[in-house]
Amino acid sequence: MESKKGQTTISDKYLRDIILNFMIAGKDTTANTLSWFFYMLCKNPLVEDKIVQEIKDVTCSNESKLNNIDEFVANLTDVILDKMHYLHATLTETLRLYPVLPLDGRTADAPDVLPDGYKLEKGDGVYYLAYAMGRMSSIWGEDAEEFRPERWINNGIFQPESPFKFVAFHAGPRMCLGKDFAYRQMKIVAMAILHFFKFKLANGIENVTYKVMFTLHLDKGLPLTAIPRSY
Ligand code: HEM
Repeated sequence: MESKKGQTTISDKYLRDIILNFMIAGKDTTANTLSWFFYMLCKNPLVEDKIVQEIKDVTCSNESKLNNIDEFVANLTDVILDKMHYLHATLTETLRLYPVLPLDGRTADAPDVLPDGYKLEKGDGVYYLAYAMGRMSSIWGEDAEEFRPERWINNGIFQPESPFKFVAFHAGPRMCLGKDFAYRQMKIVAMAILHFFKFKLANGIENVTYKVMFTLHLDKGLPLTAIPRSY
């Protein structure tokens, strides 16, 4: 298959690389973030209650829809997703504490000087630790280590931060291209699952931790017990 856009021919290899890029960039990132999100909800049941209430308020769901997950998901329009401010804040708070790319960086293309005067030679690597930055009180205040989605909400509306402060999606011209898509995907999955089930950590599990990899995986996964909701 060869596609044409204007005068440019896009080769099969180019198309393949773009699709692969989206699959690699888009799968583990959202899947791991959702795992940390459900872990945080198990640890913070009041946050879960607030999201479940927001889902009911925003979707105006009634009992007749409760047994039909397909119908529920089919009704999740962009307008509805955009109204889920508290869920958006909770996903963002999850990424602040558990950024799926915990370490990222760049290589200097040419000699340069950083804003603090530090000199770089061509080929020098510059790295930042999103995991550490998300937990620094000098950036987020004294409660930096607390999971508190409310820090992102003002008058019920989600308030974004500068991408140079909230660095989970990187910042600048090469920041994540799939950010909006990722939120949309994670919100749909979270809403569909939370509307029908509540979760608790499986028996014998109290805490989970991460495995040091390129992405922030949960070590040994997240054993959960799912309980159907009854309204
Ligand atoms: C929670 C979800 C996600 C997070 C936290 C995330 C984070 C990031 C980060 C930190 C980068 C910069 C990597 C680097 O160049 O050093 C990046 C790049 C990128 N992301 Fe995401 N990502 C997520 C989901 C997605 C999804 C769902 C897609 C696509 C479907 C996607 C597509 C991309 C692409 C294409 C780039 C490369 C952009 C460029 O180099 O110009 N991401 N992402």
